[in-house]
Amino acid sequence: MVNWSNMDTLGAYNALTKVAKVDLTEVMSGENGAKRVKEMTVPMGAGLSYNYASKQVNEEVLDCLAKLADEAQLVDKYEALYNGEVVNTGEKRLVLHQLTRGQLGNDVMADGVNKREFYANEQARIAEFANKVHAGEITNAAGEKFTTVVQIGIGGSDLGPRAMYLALENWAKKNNAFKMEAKFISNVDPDDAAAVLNSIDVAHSLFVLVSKSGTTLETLTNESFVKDALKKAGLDASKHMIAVTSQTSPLAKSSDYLAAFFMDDYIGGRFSSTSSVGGAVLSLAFGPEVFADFLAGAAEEDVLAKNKDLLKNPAMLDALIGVYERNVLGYPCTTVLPYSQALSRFPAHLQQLDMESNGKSVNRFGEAINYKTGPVIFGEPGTNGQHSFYQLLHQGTDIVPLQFIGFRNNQLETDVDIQGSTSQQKLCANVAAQIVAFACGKKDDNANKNFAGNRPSSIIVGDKLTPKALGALLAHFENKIMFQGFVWNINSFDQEGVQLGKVLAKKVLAHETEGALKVYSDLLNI
Ligand SMILES: O=P(O)(O)OC[C@H]1O[C@](O)(CO)[C@@H](O)[C@@H]1O
Repeated sequence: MVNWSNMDTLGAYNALTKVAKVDLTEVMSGENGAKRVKEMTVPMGAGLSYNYASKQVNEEVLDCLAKLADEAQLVDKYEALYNGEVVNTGEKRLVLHQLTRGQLGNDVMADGVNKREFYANEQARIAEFANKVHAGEITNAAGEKFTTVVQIGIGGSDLGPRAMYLALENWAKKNNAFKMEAKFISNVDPDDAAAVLNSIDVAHSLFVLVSKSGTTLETLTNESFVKDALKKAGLDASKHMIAVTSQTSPLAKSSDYLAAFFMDDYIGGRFSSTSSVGGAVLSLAFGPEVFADFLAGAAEEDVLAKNKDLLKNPAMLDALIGVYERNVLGYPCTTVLPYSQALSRFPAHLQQLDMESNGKSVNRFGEAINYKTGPVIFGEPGTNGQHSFYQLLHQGTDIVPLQFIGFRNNQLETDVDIQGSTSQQKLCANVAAQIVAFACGKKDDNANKNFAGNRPSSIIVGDKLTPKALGALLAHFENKIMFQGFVWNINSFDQEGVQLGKVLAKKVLAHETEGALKVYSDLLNI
């Protein structure tokens, strides 16, 4: 049995608060710095590695973190989760997204079925459907092949799948795996749907309506928007649309769709990229084999997360260093900086994944807690970010821990040598330079040009962003966020904080407003 206790009741946490702070300007300079970079690295799944040399940790801090991992029973809690304990206490649900990519423990039975079998079966159904679309066995009414897939969804039904699609688009083109172009409609802003519809040939487009609940206002509105466009083009919408939803949603039994694929209430929207939610669009765009490789990478990372040895469990290590930074060092944000254009929407996905999961002020039993929880997450690909917000990161008054991601090789393998180095080398040179600049700083008599340093970072490094590497990268962050929620004793798997705004928006649309809400409504001409 695991013991769910608040972090501030744990002896190891209290010991951690008393450890002397590590000065990166000292430990990262000279030979010692070189030794740290060589040694402070942990293998991840799919050939990636997590290097934490430039974090403010030493043996003493790591020792406290290992004790905290044990005392907070982090791996035992993970085990309870994947074996089917009701870890989502707020909604009284199991949390099973890891089972979409592998069997980690016991068979989990729920709703009268074996859940791993259910997820694998949906994946197989999607694979069969995608293969038929690619082979021209499922076509539009004129018997012509579909060339474009358009996902309609928002939040977890958009951000993860969109980020994953963009991450693999160029890789697929280079590796003969590109089957269909994918587009995404998410915002209820009519210009979003209109712009996508204007950019495609609707007669050859297959729309994937994705909503776990089947009730999300934006998604249902965009579905109507698309159906209207199909009708105006003289097309039968039901021959151009498939649904991905839960079996209990209003969409599940509708005859409006060519086919329906399922996930369930045990997979949070933001954790659904490896379920049918990501499976449909990614299998249609790149083929089921690519999606299977992506799942295999995630599964490798899930297995690593079972390791009780902190230095062999990269997600748990990353999580605990993050807790140390948030609760002991007092840093309010974390920035995600992929030096890979393919990961352009990955930070946006992590914003939801992390902040919707760990932006909580009560523990898993609904009691107020006395410590900080999830940090603010933001990010942009490098080197673009360097020319945008890095000024604040280098010299601002807040210290913002940085999560770099870098690959030795680019995806398309097209590159040029200019002034003695390729573009890829320039990209990678910038990551290395930034890590050291942030950690070590540079003294200057002119205060305006002085860099205090001591800005901690870690880097996830790989050879190339492949489907497998992407799966491992995604699962690393999912598992990190899960472990942090365990340490903070919060429920990372509900999102009550998104409800109030939705309720008030409905009142505005029904003209049931008063006071400030009424005046804002008038201001916006509703
Ligand atoms: O897939 P659905 O049910 O349409 O939900 C979309 C998104 O809305 C949210 O519930 C937040 O409003 C997210 O958690 C979810 O990813």
